Amino acid sequence: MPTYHLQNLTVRHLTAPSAPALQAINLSIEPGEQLALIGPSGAGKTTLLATLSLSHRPAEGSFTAFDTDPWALGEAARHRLRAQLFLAPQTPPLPPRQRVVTAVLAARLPQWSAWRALVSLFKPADPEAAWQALSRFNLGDKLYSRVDRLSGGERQRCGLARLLLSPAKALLVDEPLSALDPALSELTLTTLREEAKARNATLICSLHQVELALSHFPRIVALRDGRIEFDLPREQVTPQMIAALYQGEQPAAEAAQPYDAMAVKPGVGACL
Ligand SMILES: Nc1ncnc2c1ncn2[C@@H]1O[C@H](COP(=O)(O)OP(=O)(O)OP(=O)(O)O)[C@@H](O)[C@H]1O
Repeated sequence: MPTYHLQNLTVRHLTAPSAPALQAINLSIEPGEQLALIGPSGAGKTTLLATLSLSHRPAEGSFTAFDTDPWALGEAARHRLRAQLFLAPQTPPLPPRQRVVTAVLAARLPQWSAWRALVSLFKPADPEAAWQALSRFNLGDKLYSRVDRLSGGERQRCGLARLLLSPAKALLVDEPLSALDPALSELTLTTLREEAKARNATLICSLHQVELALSHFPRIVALRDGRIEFDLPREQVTPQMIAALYQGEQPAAEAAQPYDAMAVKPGVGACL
């Protein structure tokens, strides 16, 4: 049973219905797969992640998550299905006045009774679990800080710590490195991959850093103008493909050989 199966999918934003944000998308993703979404700004990466997290209803085509058409379900059943998916947006919507511990533990809200959730607002239910999740992103010392005292990168990692506490089987991560330095970028991708592997969850991560995408992810899905430009194992991705993908956006890549992913030196912020 694939985690996702998309056939000929079109997605439109309500505010721009005449220009589809995604068109003719065909994608099948198996449990435990780890893939990177790449492509220039406006290519449709965020829209695809939002569609996979059931935030956007496709306009055309077929879409299943865990072998189920979510949009054929009632609201309550779709909500239960959503609990198996976790979207970490680029800017996590964390309440500014909340303590980090409370914000991180909010990932467990769907599993808790209303009473337990309410009590946890005043006395965090499991601070040890929150601390462990934060520590994996080098953020254990911020457990009791207020969210609005965190830097952009700390806030981003706080959002990812939530992901570690959610029970989701599909981890959807939108540009997790935009506010991180090179060492933290490596740590973040390694942690996400280890977590996905440990729970056999599917990991789908959009990245602007092509080199990091190639060095960390076995499958690369490239989007441009709302369409899939290529969907390949990283060993088959060539610099020419990357240059064509970013044509008009980025300087062309020089080398002519396919990437040897293991030889690629990670470089943050360095889109090819
Ligand atoms: N809320 C919205 N309303 C209307 N159009 C939107 C909306 N959000 C995105 N779009 C459009 O949909 C297309 C895809 O945008 P999307 O944000 O998915 O791209 P992206 O690849 O994630 O870009 P970036 O790398 O800059 O984050 C773009 O043409 C964008 O202008």
